[in-house]
Amino acid sequence: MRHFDLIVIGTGSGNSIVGPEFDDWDIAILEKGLFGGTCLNVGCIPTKMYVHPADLAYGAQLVGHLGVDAAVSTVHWREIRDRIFGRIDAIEAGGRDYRTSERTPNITVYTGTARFTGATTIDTGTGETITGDRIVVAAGGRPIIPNVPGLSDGAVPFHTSDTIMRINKLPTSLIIIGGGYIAAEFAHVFASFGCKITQLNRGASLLSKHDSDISATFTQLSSERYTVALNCDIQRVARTPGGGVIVETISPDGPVTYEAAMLLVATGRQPNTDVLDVAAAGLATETDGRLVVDEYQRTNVEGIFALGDISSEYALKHVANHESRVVAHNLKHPEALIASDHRFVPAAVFTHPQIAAVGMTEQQAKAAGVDYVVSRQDYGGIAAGWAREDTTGFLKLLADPTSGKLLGAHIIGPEAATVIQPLIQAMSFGQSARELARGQYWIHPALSELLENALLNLPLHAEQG
Ligand SMILES: Cc1cc2nc3c(=O)[nH]c(=O)nc-3n(C[C@H](O)[C@H](O)[C@H](O)COP(=O)(O)OP(=O)(O)OC[C@H]3O[C@@H](n4cnc5c(N)ncnc54)[C@H](O)[C@@H]3O)c2cc1C
Ligand SMILES: NC(=O)c1ccc[n+]([C@@H]2O[C@H](COP(=O)([O-])OP(=O)(O)OC[C@H]3O[C@@H](n4cnc5c(N)ncnc54)[C@H](O)[C@@H]3O)[C@@H](O)[C@H]2O)c1
Repeated sequence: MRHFDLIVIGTGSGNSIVGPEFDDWDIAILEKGLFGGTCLNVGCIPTKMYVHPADLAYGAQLVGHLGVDAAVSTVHWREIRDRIFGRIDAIEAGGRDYRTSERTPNITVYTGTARFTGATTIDTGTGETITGDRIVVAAGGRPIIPNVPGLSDGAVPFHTSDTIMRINKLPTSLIIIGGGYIAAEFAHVFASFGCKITQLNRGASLLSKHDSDISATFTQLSSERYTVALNCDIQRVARTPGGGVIVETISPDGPVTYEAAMLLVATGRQPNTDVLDVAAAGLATETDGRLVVDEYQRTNVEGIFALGDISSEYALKHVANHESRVVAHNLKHPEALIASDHRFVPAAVFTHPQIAAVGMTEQQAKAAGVDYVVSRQDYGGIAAGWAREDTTGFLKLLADPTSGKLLGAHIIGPEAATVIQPLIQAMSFGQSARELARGQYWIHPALSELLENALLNLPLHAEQG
């Protein structure tokens, strides 16, 4: 049985652990699918490469009120798809080639579905079992398929985020089940490209984990743009004779059936711990199946670390990358461990309007009994918002009224994911609202004035005001 200094399972953020400082370690990298993992191949990057042309196409439909008549005549789906995956597939192949080539002679790649057979032994899925002094579990997650007749039994063809970006032809209509990030982003892409969208969500609002004001605004705007069914219980999915799909639901008003040419299931993701048989290694899991880790990314089993979606409560690439840097350091410096920093984890939803958030929502602040004040600045109240005639976007800030430190920031509107960054920085470095607002210039008349105004409008206690 071959023995390694280090085994890494998964080539998403796990792959970036192995830099030149590990050149003198004998390392096995185990990957069952595409090199580079979810973000590169089926996640962040291709979705955002679709979102950009979608933003342009939808934007063209929205400029009439600015005095410009514009129209999108044709969306060349195949050309967009092939441009996106022409780039991504080459990066995937390059990454695999690098790890299997003579340029990384200390690395052995096993292409198979790995599973633990003991605390230090792994069946690589290639017919070979290996052992390691240290193991990093970075095997991510996969889409959850609800236990609904027609879906879970495989009777009806449907897509998940893993497959829908590679389809050959833009469907005329699409039912999306789910109300989270993936549903929001694909609804925007396909609606912008002219596809009739029906979104079916179990809960009472879309993006319900966001601040309730953001979630309510987004739910309202989406409902004006395409069909959104809320409090919707999916009963059964079936094929239509024409090759489409019907979804039978129970709504608060009774049974409703929806029909479309294609179906996308976007009802959350689950960690891959079951496939890996982590119990065989004695690894502890949370109730949702994620691996339990401490602040140093160590599992309960000596020598086994975990990172990213398989262990993190934040299924976000910037978190997985941060944790992989922590694991890389801790593997090399067991005498001087560093901890992951999860204090202020931001996230953005690249939909329309764009949404970005960091820190506490108002509902979380209330539940935690935290003393807070709120300020809200509409895009429509700053010059850059006048230029856009924006009527729906806003920033909502939560701050500690005594210290002036920011507790949370929530934006819905143009370029939210970029506009929010100074607030993330202020929270991370402990700057107060006052310091941030008045310790620097704000370019006039840029979208960042949204922040300046909201910061100055916080009803802080006198000494902070
Ligand atoms: C559609 C979509 C859009 C997203 N957009 C964003 C975004 O805009 N911004 C953002 O921050 N995050 C986004 N995310 C989330 C982000 O992609 C993930 O948080 C991130 O990729 C997780 O990285 P990871 O290294 O933990 O896991 P992954 O990248 O999933 O890597 C895990 C790897 O392990 C392999 N593997 C699994 N099981 C085994 C096994 N048994 N044996 C061998 N190999 C195995 C898998 O094949 C995979 O390659 C998106 C996710 C999706 C699905
Ligand atoms: N821009 C980004 O950063 C980005 C983009 C995409 C995905 N992601 C990550 O991937 C994760 C997974 O995304 P997701 O959208 O699949 O999950 P999610 O947890 O964000 O949302 C799942 C949604 O599906 C709904 N749902 C669950 N079961 C249902 C059912 N049976 N019928 C109807 N609705 C049902 C839930 O109410 C919820 O609205 C996200 O939490 C996020 O961390 C991030």
